[in-house]
Amino acid sequence: MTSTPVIDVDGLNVRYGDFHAVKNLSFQVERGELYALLGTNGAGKTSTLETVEGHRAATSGTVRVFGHSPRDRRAVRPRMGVMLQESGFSPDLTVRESVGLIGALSGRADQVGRVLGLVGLSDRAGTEVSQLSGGEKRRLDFATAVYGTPELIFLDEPTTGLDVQSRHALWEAVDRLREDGSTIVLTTHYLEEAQQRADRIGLMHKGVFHREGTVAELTRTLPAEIRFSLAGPAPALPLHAVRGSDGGFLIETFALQKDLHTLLRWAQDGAVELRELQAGPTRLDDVLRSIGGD
Ligand SMILES: Nc1ncnc2c1ncn2[C@@H]1O[C@H](COP(=O)(O)OP(=O)(O)OP(=O)(O)O)[C@@H](O)[C@H]1O
Repeated sequence: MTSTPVIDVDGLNVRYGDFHAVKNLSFQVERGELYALLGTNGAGKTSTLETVEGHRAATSGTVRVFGHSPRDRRAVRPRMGVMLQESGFSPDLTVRESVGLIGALSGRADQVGRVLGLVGLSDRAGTEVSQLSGGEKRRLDFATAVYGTPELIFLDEPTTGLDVQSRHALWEAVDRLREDGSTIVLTTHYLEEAQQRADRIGLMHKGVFHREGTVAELTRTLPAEIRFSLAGPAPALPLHAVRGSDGGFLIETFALQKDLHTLLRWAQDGAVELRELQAGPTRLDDVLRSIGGD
């Protein structure tokens, strides 16, 4: 039995007057997935998400969330949590009052204390929103999305403005939500976060998917990299390498294991010291950079 996708977008077009921002886009997000919508600036990510969240009408095409139109607020809203880039809380309410208000509006059952604990704001419960730091406000935005553990959660640039510790705590909270079965849709400009966590990625550029698939599918289209520098004179390298301006070497390869083995054996045989040796698959940044110039 195949289950209905949580999100089903078919031939979505979004136009702003003459400008065609999203062009015939189709994708699905399955239950329990973490799907990342990434792309270049102005690619159409926000326009797509706003349409899926029900905040914007599609110019044409079909969008279904839990099998309903996202504009059908009563059917969709209680099952969906949205973390916007800016939630706009009333500055004179306390954190506890703000989360309580969110809870009442969400139509989901939860306990304010539990949510404050989840987003790391328990010790700020009595503080007015106007007194919060940027990172604390961001965690309050996160609380809006996760109150009542919705089945579907949209996280728009969730870690922007967070320090390393808070970032880590947020991803731990996301992991717990996923264990509870939530489906997550993420946008971020921190590509390594998506690379580590996304099940699938839609990589947008100029209104279309440049690529869509798992991280492995996206990165395997570009060569892996081996980087190193040499401590002193060495025999001729066994592989073609490019010399960087910093004096380091770069080998690009579609046969990482084999070429790394060749290089290490050459170094071993010639007693050559490979300094700052790094080897790994292409990063998503490289994939994005490869389309940015189109
Ligand atoms: N209300 C609007 N009126 C006219 N053009 C718009 C409007 N909103 C967005 N656009 C244009 O549509 C294109 C897609 O915008 P969108 O905000 O969806 O992209 P994005 O991928 O979210 O970009 P970014 O990563 O820079 O936030 C951009 O060229 C933008 O200038």
